[in-house]
Amino acid sequence: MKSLYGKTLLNDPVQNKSTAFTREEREHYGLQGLLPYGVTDIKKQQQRVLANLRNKSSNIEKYIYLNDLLERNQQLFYRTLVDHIGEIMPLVYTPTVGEACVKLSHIFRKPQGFYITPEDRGEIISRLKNWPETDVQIIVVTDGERILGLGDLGANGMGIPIGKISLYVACAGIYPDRCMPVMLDVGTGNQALREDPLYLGYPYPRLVGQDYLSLVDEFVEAVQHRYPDALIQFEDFSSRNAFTLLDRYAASVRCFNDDIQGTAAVTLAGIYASCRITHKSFADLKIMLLGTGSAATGVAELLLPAFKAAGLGEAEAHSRISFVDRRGLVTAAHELIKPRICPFVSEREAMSFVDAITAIQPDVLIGATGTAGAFNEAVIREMARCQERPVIIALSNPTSHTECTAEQAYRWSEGRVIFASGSPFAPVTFNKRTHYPAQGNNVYIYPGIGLGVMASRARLVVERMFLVAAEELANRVLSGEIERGSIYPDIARVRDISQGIAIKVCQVAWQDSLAGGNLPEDLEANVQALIYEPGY
Ligand SMILES: NC(=O)C1=CN([C@@H]2O[C@H](COP(=O)(O)OP(=O)(O)OC[C@H]3O[C@@H](n4cnc5c(N)ncnc54)[C@H](OP(=O)(O)O)[C@@H]3O)[C@@H](O)[C@H]2O)C=CC1
Ligand SMILES: CC(=O)C(=O)O
Ligand SMILES: [Mg+2]
Repeated sequence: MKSLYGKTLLNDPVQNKSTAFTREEREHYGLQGLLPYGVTDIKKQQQRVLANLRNKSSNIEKYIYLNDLLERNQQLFYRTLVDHIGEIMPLVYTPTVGEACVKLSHIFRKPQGFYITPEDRGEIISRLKNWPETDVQIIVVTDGERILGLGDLGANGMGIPIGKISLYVACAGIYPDRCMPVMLDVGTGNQALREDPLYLGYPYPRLVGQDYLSLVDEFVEAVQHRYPDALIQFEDFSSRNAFTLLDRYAASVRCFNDDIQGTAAVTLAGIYASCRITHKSFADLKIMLLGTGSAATGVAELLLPAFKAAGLGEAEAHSRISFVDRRGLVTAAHELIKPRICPFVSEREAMSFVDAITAIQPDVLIGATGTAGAFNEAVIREMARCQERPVIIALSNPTSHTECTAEQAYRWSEGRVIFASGSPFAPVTFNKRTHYPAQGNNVYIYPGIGLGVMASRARLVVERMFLVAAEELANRVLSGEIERGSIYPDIARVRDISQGIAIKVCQVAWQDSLAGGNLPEDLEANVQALIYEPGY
């Protein structure tokens, strides 16, 4: 690391320790006079951060404060995030990051991440050289078209890769300088944004078709040239582009789509864990999905190999999965069924969502719609009539777009539901009993996948990595958590869990001949050696 002195050192977020510089360091680095007398350690600095944070009157103020801290003192930011992940994750990630994205051009302070626009066409390789880091291993890229359940937020969607990267660091221990958030700012279909005088993105309609694909191709090629070890994580693309890009690159480029594959794995893990509460066999389950977009389709496509591994044949596995869209149960009577949904079309007659629950009696109901209220009282009551312990996973983010609230799910099921949601809900007391909703979010999966790919230098990211990640996550739910009805582990243990997932990913990479060389026998030590522990 470059030796910095005086004000330059204090202004460098990576090396700055602020009041934690010792007397000797203050003398050595020319800091005397530039800091108050008191020398405090990182624990005391954290106390100050937490007190200031808790004093802020709104979540968006807290987001801005934390972002400023990241830009001022990276070690302190990450130490505080790691030590208080349960409290701080909702402020740097869903739900607050949703509000931050909506307002990003208005609350903009300091540029973060890397922006590419159509004006960079033909020059992306040379533009990437402007990024100061030479050993980037993880790239999270979005084009801002489907930001959580909030729709097209254009370049304001940069908040998502930034949030995802901070959780790569906190939840898997990847070194911050190895991570890069990227915005492919190809315009926006959001006219209100384009007309907002403070909007900072490329203020034109979105690139589409070949113009769009060729720009993404150029980006992917440029990454492989400049950062040959990097894993590309596609995030919050519209469903159409998400699948097109995954189909285009997955067989030849080290990449995955978090909304399709990461979400599928976290959902499968929750379903596995729910069997420990209901005492049902996974192979016997019937699963219903509301929504036919990236997340729901990804879940169905990962359930298939999971069912097959549990002993079901192809046709039987398909028959356990049903889709519901705005028109009701997806049957052959529907017009314009998306190609990936076709294999799951029900042979039953057309019927409404609630009637489909009555007819099929699903054990598990999953929502991936981005639509608040999609699980209404009739839906939840019917699930609770059909099942003693219905499992309901309302994946949609942020909280304002979740299919139902935790309180609604417990109330309408008379406290019998096993509930998880994409954004966190506080415990709910109903009929004098406290229920503990879990958070079903791909944050339990993608950091471990990225760490495992890094540790194994896997050439490709394959389906089996998500299957083993789901199994590992499900196995990490403690019996005490199962007893209180939680299907995901306490987020405080996510760092350890990500390392467990990474080891399993290394094993798959090795078994499938994808590893970039020989892997040491001690995979745990191999993964451990990569871990960043924030501090001075
Ligand atoms: N918890 C987690 O880890 C994750 C959560 N998510 C969340 O899941 C949600 C969906 O994401 P994604 O699949 O990528 O988005 P998509 O836009 O790809 O899909 C949304 C789907 O929901 C359908 N839909 C919307 N409203 C309704 C409704 N009232 N009834 C039936 N179907 C409806 C849409 O149908 P139509 O085409 O007709 O509009 C579309 O098929 C988002 O809110 C996102 O934040 C996503 C990834 C991870
Ligand atoms: C969590 C996530 O990736 C999403 O809501 O899109
Ligand atoms: Mg996402």
